Amino acid sequence: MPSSPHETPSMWVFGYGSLIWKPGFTYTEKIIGFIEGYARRFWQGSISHRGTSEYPGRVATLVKENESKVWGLAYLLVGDDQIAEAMDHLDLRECTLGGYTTFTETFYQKDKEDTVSVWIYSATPDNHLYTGPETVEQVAHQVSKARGFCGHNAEYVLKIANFMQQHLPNVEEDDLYTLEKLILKNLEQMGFTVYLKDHVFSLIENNPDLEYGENMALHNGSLQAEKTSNLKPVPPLQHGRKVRVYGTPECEPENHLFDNASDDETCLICNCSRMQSAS
Ligand SMILES: N[C@@H](CCC(=O)N[C@@H](CS)C(=O)NCC(=O)O)C(=O)O
Repeated sequence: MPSSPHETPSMWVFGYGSLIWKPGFTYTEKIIGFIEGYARRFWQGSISHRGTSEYPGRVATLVKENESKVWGLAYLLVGDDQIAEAMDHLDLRECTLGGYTTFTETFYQKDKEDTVSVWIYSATPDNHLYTGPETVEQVAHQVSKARGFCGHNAEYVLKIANFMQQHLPNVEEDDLYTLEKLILKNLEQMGFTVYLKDHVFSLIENNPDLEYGENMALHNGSLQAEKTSNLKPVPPLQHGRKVRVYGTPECEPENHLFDNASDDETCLICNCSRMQSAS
């Protein structure tokens, strides 16, 4: 419904994958809730953000499932500028690079009667990166080894699971939590331990010969060195344990997308700053 000339335009965008922890645009408000009639599945290949064309990763999409709900965040955009900034960012990140298309659905706010209409980016089966139904074992195998210029694919899945555990501990989502456990088990068998706390994700190789001098943790696209000289051998992974691991690679310089028309120094894809990526 176009807003009348003197009414400030506004809209809501639904985040159920990386948009949960990395919206990449400014917004006025965010609320927790769900959409009905869909399930979250990691059946969208990623050859940019979390994988390569040689070894595609897996990112979230929505599949029709009548009795299911997908929980996430709805972001409120108010005013032409905020809407335009978000749409420009998402059109590039989600559609051009990610293969997603858009539609709207009703969003039900947690513990409220309120509903809003949300703008959704989802991968339909006709896009070339869609993998079609895969078992959680197949997805976990792919995710455990894939990485792209936004980092390791495991970070992508584990941060969604982390959001659900933190904010919606009573919501069951078997597919997601089974996938999380399989990824953690695979990484442990591959000789890695996982660290995920306050959005800092990294992987450490359990190699006794390695000097744990510098542990590069990837934090929202920028690298922060963490001294790990006091690192102790860690017990086997249990779900939710916080242990230390290596950082995942930062963006490759040639992969950054900066808006040279503006003085914005933030990469349009991964939010790291131009200065950092140049170093
Ligand atoms: N549309 C979903 C998924 C968005 C998503 O994960 N898109 C990928 C692009 S393929 C992305 O931006 N990844 C950034 C990252 O992996 O850090 C959402 O609402 O969160």
